Amino acid sequence: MPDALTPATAVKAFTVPDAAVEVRDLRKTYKASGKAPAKEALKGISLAIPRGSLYGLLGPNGAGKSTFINILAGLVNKTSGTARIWGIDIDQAPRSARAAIGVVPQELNLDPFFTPRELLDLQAGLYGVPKAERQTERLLEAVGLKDKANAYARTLSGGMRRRLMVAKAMVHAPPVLVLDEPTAGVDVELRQMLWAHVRDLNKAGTTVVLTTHYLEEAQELCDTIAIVNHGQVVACDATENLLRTLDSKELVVTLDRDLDAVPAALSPFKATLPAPRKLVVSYQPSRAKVGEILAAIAAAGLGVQDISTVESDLEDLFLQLTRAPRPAGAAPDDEYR
Ligand SMILES: Nc1ncnc2c1ncn2[C@@H]1O[C@H](COP(=O)(O)OP(=O)(O)OP(=O)(O)O)[C@@H](O)[C@H]1O
Repeated sequence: MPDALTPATAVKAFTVPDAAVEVRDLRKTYKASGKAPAKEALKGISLAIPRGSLYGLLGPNGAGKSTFINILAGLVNKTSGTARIWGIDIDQAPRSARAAIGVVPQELNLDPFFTPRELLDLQAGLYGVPKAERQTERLLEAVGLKDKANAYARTLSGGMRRRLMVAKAMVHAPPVLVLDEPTAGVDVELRQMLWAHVRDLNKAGTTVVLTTHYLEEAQELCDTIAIVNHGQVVACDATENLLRTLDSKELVVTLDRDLDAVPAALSPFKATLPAPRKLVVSYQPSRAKVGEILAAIAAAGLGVQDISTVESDLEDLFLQLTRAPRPAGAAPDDEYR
């Protein structure tokens, strides 16, 4: 069957898959060129990105995230392995697979002399979306650019440009949207706006995959997270499960008097005294109960003035997983952030 590019039919033709994206043993080795040796950027990645999820791809600089995305987008040829987007094999039906995915690249590469309306129309034309099926006005509205529809792209702010890029990636109504570092270099207020927009897209049924260096972003936004390091998946689970695996909490207690040492009654726990009246007890919620710690404090004859707990966050897990020694053969340019 010829792989004709008609996005709507291409996507509708397939029954709805459980996995929006499924890759098996995906490998990519960039060939040596000049003095640069060959680089094995992906070393057998297998992932199933559930349909409807908001999926985070996290990893330090050089981990292989862009390579992974670019293979899905049809911009980089894989060395081996299989990849299916919305159930469509990228080797068997590359154009249909591409029609099922929209990619928002990191760089804001917009033609400065086109208006948002023109850019969206042009993009729809490139994807072969018939005029009657184009959603230009709805998309402009969705990304809050209706009143800028006829302004030159060069006059748009950075945030507006990024939103326009999202609209551009959505012109062919792909069920899967990939955002490469959507909030890199974006201020806090705008980041919140973009997050809200991504959440809305996801609620409306789009499977969203995003790469980010902001762990906070992944933790806030994503229901599932895969952590990639040195071209391999080192962790992949529902965000709350990943956080649970940390199983580490701190109890911060303000005492009613000064101490000069951690009381002996607390010896079964890992306790420190960062200030004379401040006791910090680290514990594993699955093993120790806060009540036991408080009982030990009372047994030491101490009164409690205030109490709070601090939970480990994704940052701890990320550092734990990516700080492992560099595997043999890894290039020294794979720096950690
Ligand atoms: N075209 C290329 N030719 C040779 N090596 C490449 C090429 N593109 C990427 N690499 C190498 O492959 C590895 C993975 O790069 P990739 O860009 O996929 O990582 P990344 O996780 O996206 O990093 P970043 O967070 O910096 O975008 C790196 O060591 C990189 O230097």
